[in-house]
Amino acid sequence: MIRKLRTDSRVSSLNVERYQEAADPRVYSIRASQSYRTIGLWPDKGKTMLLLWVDHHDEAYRWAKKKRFTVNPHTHTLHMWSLVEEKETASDSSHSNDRPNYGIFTRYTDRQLLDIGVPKELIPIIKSIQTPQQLDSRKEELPEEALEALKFLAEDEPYEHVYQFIQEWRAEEQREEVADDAEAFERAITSPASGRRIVVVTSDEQLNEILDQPMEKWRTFLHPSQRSIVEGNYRGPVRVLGGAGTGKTVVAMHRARRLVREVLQPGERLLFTTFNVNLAEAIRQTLGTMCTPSEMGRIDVISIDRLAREIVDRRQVAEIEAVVFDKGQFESIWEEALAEAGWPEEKLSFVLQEYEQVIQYHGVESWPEYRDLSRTGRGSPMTYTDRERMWTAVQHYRTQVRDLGWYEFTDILRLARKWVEAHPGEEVYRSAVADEVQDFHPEGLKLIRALVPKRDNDLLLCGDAHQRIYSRYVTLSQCGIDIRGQRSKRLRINYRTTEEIRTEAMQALQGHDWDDLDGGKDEGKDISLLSGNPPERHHFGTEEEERTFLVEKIRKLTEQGVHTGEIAVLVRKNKMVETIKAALEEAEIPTVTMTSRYQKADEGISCGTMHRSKGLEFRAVFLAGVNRDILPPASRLESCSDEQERMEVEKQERSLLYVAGTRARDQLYVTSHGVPSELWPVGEEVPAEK
Ligand SMILES: Nc1ncnc2c1ncn2[C@@H]1O[C@H](COP(=O)(O)OP(=O)(O)OP(=O)(O)O)[C@@H](O)[C@H]1O
Repeated sequence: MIRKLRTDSRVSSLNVERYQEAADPRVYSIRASQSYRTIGLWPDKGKTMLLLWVDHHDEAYRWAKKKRFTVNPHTHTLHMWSLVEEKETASDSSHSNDRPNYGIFTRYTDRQLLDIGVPKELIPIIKSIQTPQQLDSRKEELPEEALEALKFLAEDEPYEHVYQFIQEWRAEEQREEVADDAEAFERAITSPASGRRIVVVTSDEQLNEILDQPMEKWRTFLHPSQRSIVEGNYRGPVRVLGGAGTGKTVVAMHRARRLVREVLQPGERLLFTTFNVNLAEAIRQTLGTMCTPSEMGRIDVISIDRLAREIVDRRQVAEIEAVVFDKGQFESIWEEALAEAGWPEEKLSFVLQEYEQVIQYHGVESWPEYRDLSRTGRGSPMTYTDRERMWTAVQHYRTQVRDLGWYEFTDILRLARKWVEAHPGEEVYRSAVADEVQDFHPEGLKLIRALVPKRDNDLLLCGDAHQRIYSRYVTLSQCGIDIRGQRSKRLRINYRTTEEIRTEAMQALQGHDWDDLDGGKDEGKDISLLSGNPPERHHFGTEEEERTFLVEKIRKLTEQGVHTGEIAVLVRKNKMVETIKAALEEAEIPTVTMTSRYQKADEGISCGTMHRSKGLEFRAVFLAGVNRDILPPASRLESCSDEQERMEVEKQERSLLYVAGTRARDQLYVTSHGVPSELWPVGEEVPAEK
């Protein structure tokens, strides 16, 4: 149909005709098949027809009838909205008070509302809205741009911030006067901001390329705030912050493709790195659908630890017998080290923390470095003698593990980084894109910096401190990554999770500050335009009752048509994964364990730890075992040496719940037994069905 239309819109089989009953006289109907109609918008004298909707005959006409299309003179974008009666909102008696009709947007002037994209005709309705819920009930009637801005205002975001957010990506748009409706329309649909939902097809090749793409690509039109990051040219590193589901990975992938297409010179390569192996694999697969094989051939998609290991092996930097994941394996060596330093065994937890969070964090390799290092921010102060003892212990430990050929990942990152620094030009990328940066070790970031020489469009780093689930604070500037002014970006629209889930997951984070990965604060708020059911909270007396509920609920979901591959059960501890899997399998519900090699499959309930859920998404998510002694784990709290450490543990566990909860697209269930954890907001408890 599109091809025919592009050739000749008068072809009789298409039956292109004005839809007389439409509120907008420029609305046309086009015959897509016997029973399907396409709705198009075509201004008089216009060169371009905009195809808007395809549906069954009657539904298509119903959809089109009340729709209005205007070019907002202030934002220069094409807006689609519906004019509906004012009465429903204005007369909502449940919110009547002494000041009838005092709405949440009354304090803004008409001009301010126009400037954020509200159509003139809708201003009275907007001003009569009294609650965020009423705004939600109007969302189908508003242009998306205006809805986003109003949702931020409804969250008490200052007007200037909201305006600024819109303005940032609007700056490049044309603002000259236009001759007529057709010209205004033509400009609006080709304006960068319209690119979030309109593709202007100008050649058959382009059309073929679009039609060849998988369906999910049709759903991802970059938001202008995302697109401006993808297409921007920067004189140095760019940092992209954004809460869960705001499209950081999407932006990172589009940026990688654009750099390969437009910035890399022949022979140059791009590094795309992320936190772990399964995330890297998922990104490689998606990028593979976006890029040609030859473009993919120029991108190395690899987790940061694996990258370091490959460099160390390829360059024969060290003989590695084993990489040690479980710090418990080192415990006996540390006990000997403590004895060597003349410290009692009770000091073990402190020494381990000091090693991890001070010595390894700062890459300390000699006594003078350690002696002179500032420990600001670490809870317990240390005397000079304590430092000497600590260093004695460290030396013992390091000698022992080196003799065995054992390395921690941090050591491997450092070895790789030092080799790259010592051999300039031998391991080089033109650019690097990194995702999940909040959990990178500083040594990983220094390695990236060492691999990519400083120049324009060199680094793009995406991350979110709210989602930091390993105790690694990063300050990009301390890793040689210098972010300035316009090169710091924040995404604010959540595309994954409903507003109900997002809000509740955010409550799990309350009471803590969140950093911007560079020593400052991240105070940005997000919104979601999606709405749905609130998360359900179910509490049980015993673990068995909780499991029975999970099995029954999952069975019901699958009976309602939710594919098993779209459901995940996430827990805090590995042990619980096994018991839940066993219960599901006993009920003949297929499962998949989320191991380090896990990739989302079509079949099988994904069962795994909350840590493994990083970066993933599912239609329905169960957070199980959200009990007081599990979140935070009693053992973690007990091993803390001071109050500050306890606070840090709690903060991390809250982040873990935030990460796990925001994996849910449509529905989230939070279950517990015994005593429920206080970290997840109480919400409304739903009694278990008998
Ligand atoms: N402009 C867009 N239009 C439609 N969908 C989008 C858009 N941007 C992102 N998405 C979708 O939103 C979801 C979340 O995106 P993505 O994984 O990139 O977010 P994220 O910020 O990396 O999330 P997290 O930090 O939680 O891992 C994905 O399903 C993605 O396809």
